[in-house]
Amino acid sequence: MSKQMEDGNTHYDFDLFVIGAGSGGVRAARFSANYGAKVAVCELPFHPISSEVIGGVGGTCVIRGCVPKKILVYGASFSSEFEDARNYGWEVNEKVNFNWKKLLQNKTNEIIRLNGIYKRLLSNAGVKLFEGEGRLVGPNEVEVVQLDGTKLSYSARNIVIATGSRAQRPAIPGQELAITSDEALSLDELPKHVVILGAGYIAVEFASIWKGMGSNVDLFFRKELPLRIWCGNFSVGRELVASGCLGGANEGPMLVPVVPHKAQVFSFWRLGLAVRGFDDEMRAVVARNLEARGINLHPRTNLTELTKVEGGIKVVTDHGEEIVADVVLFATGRAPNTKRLNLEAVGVKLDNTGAVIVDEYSHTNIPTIWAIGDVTNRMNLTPVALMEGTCFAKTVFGGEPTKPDYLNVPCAVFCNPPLSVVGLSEEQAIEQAKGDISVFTSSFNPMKNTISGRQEKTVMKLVVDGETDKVLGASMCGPDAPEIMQGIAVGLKCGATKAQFDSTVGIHPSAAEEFVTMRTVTRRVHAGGKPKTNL
Ligand SMILES: Cc1cc2nc3c(=O)[nH]c(=O)nc-3n(C[C@H](O)[C@H](O)[C@H](O)COP(=O)(O)OP(=O)(O)OC[C@H]3O[C@@H](n4cnc5c(N)ncnc54)[C@H](O)[C@@H]3O)c2cc1C
Ligand SMILES: NC(=O)c1ccc[n+]([C@@H]2O[C@H](COP(=O)([O-])OP(=O)(O)OC[C@H]3O[C@@H](n4cnc5c(N)ncnc54)[C@H](O)[C@@H]3O)[C@@H](O)[C@H]2O)c1
Repeated sequence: MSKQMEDGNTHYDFDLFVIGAGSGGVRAARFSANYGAKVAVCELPFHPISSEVIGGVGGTCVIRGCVPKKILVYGASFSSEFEDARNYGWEVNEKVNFNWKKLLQNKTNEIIRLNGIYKRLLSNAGVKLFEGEGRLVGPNEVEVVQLDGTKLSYSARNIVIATGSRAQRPAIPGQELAITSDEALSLDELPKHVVILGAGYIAVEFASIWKGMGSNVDLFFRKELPLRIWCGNFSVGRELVASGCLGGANEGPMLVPVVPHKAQVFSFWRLGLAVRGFDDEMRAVVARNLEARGINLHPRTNLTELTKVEGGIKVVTDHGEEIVADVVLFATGRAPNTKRLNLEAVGVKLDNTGAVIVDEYSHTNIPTIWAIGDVTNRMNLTPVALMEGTCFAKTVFGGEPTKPDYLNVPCAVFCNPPLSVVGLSEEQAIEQAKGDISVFTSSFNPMKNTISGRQEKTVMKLVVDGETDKVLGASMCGPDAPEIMQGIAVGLKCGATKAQFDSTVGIHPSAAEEFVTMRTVTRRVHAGGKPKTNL
């Protein structure tokens, strides 16, 4: 091993070695190199067609979930466009066919193109890319195991763990017959009948994708409504301060035990972090829309067994129901990818979910080791991993210590129609408020639906602090919700008041203008009160 970089009396091969070239890892590597650091990153060999790590093809795996998923979302959205187009005068006389293989091929080509761009960005920044599985050997040493088994060893002044997360499977008999989102992105055939277990982001998004493409979809989940209010796992300093689901969360114990301990949750709030949950009201809207679009919802139902039968996979539910499907998707959460990194040998601390515990600067308990993205199980979204990578580079190589800011991070569930939110949910606002909360809601038939005849209301909601008039949270379920919410997020980030929303001139005619024209308060809720619904 050569040691070239100088650090006191020690020389290192690199200033920074990043394990994992996903969203967070690529950002940390590239930005650190732009600050003048000598950087290397290692990534598992990747097969862009299967989206799985099978080796042989090579290349970085920087686009694992979001982009291929969104391409399928676009693909599925055309079916309702065709339906809606009829009352706009389009006469579709011939049968419209959907070619799954063509979409899959085009999606793969796009992923290959994007991977090429990311690779070029890295090499243009001077980052050395290694292909192989990385693991820690010491606080300043990384080993890369290549496809043929040969091992490379490098020293680095700093190491970033950015290995992401992997899908979890519930331990039920026949679980190996089910697929996860990894395979769902690249199935050889479009399934005729799919059973999905779970009701988080992935379950709800894939239910919409497959339904849009013409499959029969059954969605099974444990609680009353899809999606969760709030769930997370928060480390502050080096201590885990809160873990689990907050106040009446719908899903019960998941990967982490439920600890709805107010003192812990409030210490988390005091430190300025905020994780957005989904209001019960908006979850009910999503359930209603999924059902209206033809997805069979099975609330309060779990799967107990899968067996291979002629014609597919038989699933048995805890109500004794039996369904045969050709594909069963487990969308039951993801766990941090820490098992094969040899972290114990170095003493990097993990929490009870296997996530790397970090402080507000993404620093682990080992001075030379940092961790960003899903592997820390903070807020598992691509833009958050990017933010954490950027802050790491600024802190360590830019001479500007910078904490990621988790306040008002917007997010979207790309079901059809999509749900998008920013800031606090009504439930969270009530938990935090000192005084009253004013809730403004609007439920309307979007203009496009009036002609197309589609019976599907767009729902919008603003949660406002009664004392300061600050808008604390916004939600929307309806066409273009994510596109609209990004702009609303800027408003919340700037601390906009309801009066400022009201004084903003709308764009007419648009659905978005409703956010600046909701004048009549729907309800006032006292601090510690109960959220309600009028929808
Ligand atoms: C199906 C799906 C859809 C999603 N859709 C969205 C979305 O629409 N919007 C959104 O914001 N988020 C979405 N997410 C979440 C998002 O993908 C993650 O939050 C984000 O990718 C986290 O970035 P990361 O860098 O931590 O991990 P990743 O992007 O997963 O990158 C980790 C990388 O580390 C590599 N790796 C693992 N172990 C090793 C090792 N030992 N050595 C070398 N390399 C290793 C992996 O191969 C991988 O490339 C989605 C996730 C999934 C699964
Ligand atoms: N649009 C987006 O931004 C987007 C899209 C996809 C994924 N993601 C990220 O990826 C993460 C993982 O997605 P996900 O949908 O797998 O997880 P999730 O945590 O959002 O949902 C998991 C679902 O599985 C259920 N579940 C868990 N264990 C179960 C069990 N043993 N039996 C039955 N049901 C069980 C839960 O109750 C929940 O409904 C998300 O939390 C999110 O951070 C984001």
